[in-house]
Parts: sequence; structure tokens; C-alpha cells
Amino acid sequence: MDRTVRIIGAPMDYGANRRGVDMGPSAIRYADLADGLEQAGAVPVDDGDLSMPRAEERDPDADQPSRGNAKFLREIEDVCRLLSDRVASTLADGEFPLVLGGDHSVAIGSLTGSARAAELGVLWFDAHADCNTPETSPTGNVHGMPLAAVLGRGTFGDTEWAPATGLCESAIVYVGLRSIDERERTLIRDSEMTAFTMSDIDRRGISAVIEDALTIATDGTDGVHVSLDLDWLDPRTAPGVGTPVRGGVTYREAHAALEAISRRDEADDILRSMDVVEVNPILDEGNETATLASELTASTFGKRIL
Ligand SMILES: NC(=[NH2+])NCCC[C@H](N)C(=O)O
Ligand SMILES: [Mn+2]
Ligand SMILES: [Mn+2]
Repeated sequence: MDRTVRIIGAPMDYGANRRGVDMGPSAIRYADLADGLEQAGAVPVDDGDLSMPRAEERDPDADQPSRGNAKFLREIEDVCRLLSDRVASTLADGEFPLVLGGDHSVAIGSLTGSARAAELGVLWFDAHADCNTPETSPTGNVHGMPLAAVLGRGTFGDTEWAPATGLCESAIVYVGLRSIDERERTLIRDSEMTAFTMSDIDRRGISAVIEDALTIATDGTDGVHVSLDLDWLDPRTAPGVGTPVRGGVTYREAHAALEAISRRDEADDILRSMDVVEVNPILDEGNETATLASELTASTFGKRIL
């Protein structure tokens, strides 16, 4: 399929606890992303990076004006508004938006953009649930909050910039969770989202879990957004991330899951948008996490072994 994939770099690090994820887009490009996409049968077009605002104060503990317990929320809002418009216009042009993070707060931009003109399901591959609000977050880091923001939970500043209109809560599916804060647990239980944890993968295997996840994410929706946080994988395989958690999926399980998405996409045309986030080259070993991010993206678009 000759799908045009527009690569949009979002070198944001205002939402993370560690500096360095702003270099993620370069590292993933350097790891032959465009080649991999071509081998998958896509036509990559690189938009370059969105420019990031300069924060007035880089001390993350400094008070961010009227933003509650959400560090750099003003900067994150600016970037996500821009990204959201870029994702929406890419889709309107009939192209596929592929967003390279940056920390996971960029998903507020990709999701609001992608859900503007469609009922949207989400596959969220992550060790973390990322559904804290400024009120519940133990850290104040916005990369732990994007799903709450797009679902309209909690208060993210004074304007309604974060909720995603066409987002279908019952079609949001987590895959591979293993680190959930207490208040996130309550939010998930009281929500319509589905959470497959690492225990589900242990018991049922990745293939059965991903088939169920695909069925839920596509039920009643026009398309699916894939959000891939590299800390979904085990830190032995993906060391270049800011918030590693032991006991993640293996290299093969990750490819199996994303290949399953591409097979479903070949049959039913389900893929709408994607972001690949949290690659931190400063913490990486020989760019292996960025390489993995690049390979897994190619698998999602249909690159096969044979
Ligand atoms: N996208 C991520 N790596 N998120 C990590 C979030 C960690 C923790 N739950 C927090 O709220 O701070
Ligand atoms: Mn994570
Ligand atoms: Mn995340």
C-alpha cells in the first residue's frame, strides 16, 4: 500500500523527569526510520521538528505560574496545540501522521488532532497508565497525565485545550501495564477503558491479548491511534528511557504485537495515527532504544521478516 507517512518530530522534554528525550526524534531518524518505512511499503515524508518554546525557568521545582501541580504546563499546552493542528491537517490531506517524541505529554497533541474528525480508539503500549491529573500526580510530570487530559479529567490550566472530541473512552486499551499509581488505579476502575497488564500477557500470551485489544479498540470507531512508549519494553531491551520499570515485554513480544496491528490494518484499514515516545539517547546504550523504536514502527506499518 502506498501510504504517505508524514514524520512530525516533537522534541519535547517539559513533561518528563529527566532531560534528554528532546533528542529522541533525531535518534530515531538516525536509526533508519525512513528506510524501515519504505521497506514496509510506505512513503515517508519528513516534516522536521516542531520548534519548542523556551521555558522561562528550567528549575522544574520552581512554581509554574497558575498551573497547579503540573510542571511546565504552559509550554506543553503551546506545543500540543501546534502538534494537534499539524496532525489534523496531515489527516485532512489524506496522509498518516507519525509523531516522534519527546516525552509522552506529546500524546495530548496527537490525540486531540487525530480525534478531531473521527471516532478514535487507542492502543496504549506502556509500563505506566499515564492518567494522573495535576491533582493526583505524585510527581507533577505531565508525561504521567496525557490520558487524563484528553479524557477531560482533572484541571489542565484555565482553558479547555486538552480534551479530545472524538475520542471513544470504551475503545481505549492499555497493553502491558506494570506501574500504576494508587489514584490512577481508581480512575481506571471507574472508567470505561480496558487495561491488559503484564500479568495478562504472562497468562495468555501477547498474541491473544493483542487480538482482544484490537477488537476493543476498533469496536465502533473509525480508526485507531497507536501510542508506543518505549518503556513498555523490558529495560534490558530498551535501556534508553527516563522511567524504566522491570518486567516489560521482550523484543519478540513487542514485534509480535505490532505485526498483529499491521495484519489487522491490511485487512480492515484500522490505523489512523501513531506516536513513538520517551526515547532518551542520553540514557541509551549505542542508540539501541532508538533503533528498536525505528524497527517497531516499521513492523507496525507492515514490514515482515519474509
Ligand atoms: N510516560 C511516562 N514515562 N510516564 C511515567 C509516569 C510515572 C508516574 N506514574 C508519574 O505520574 O509521574
Ligand atoms: Mn511509560
Ligand atoms: Mn507513557
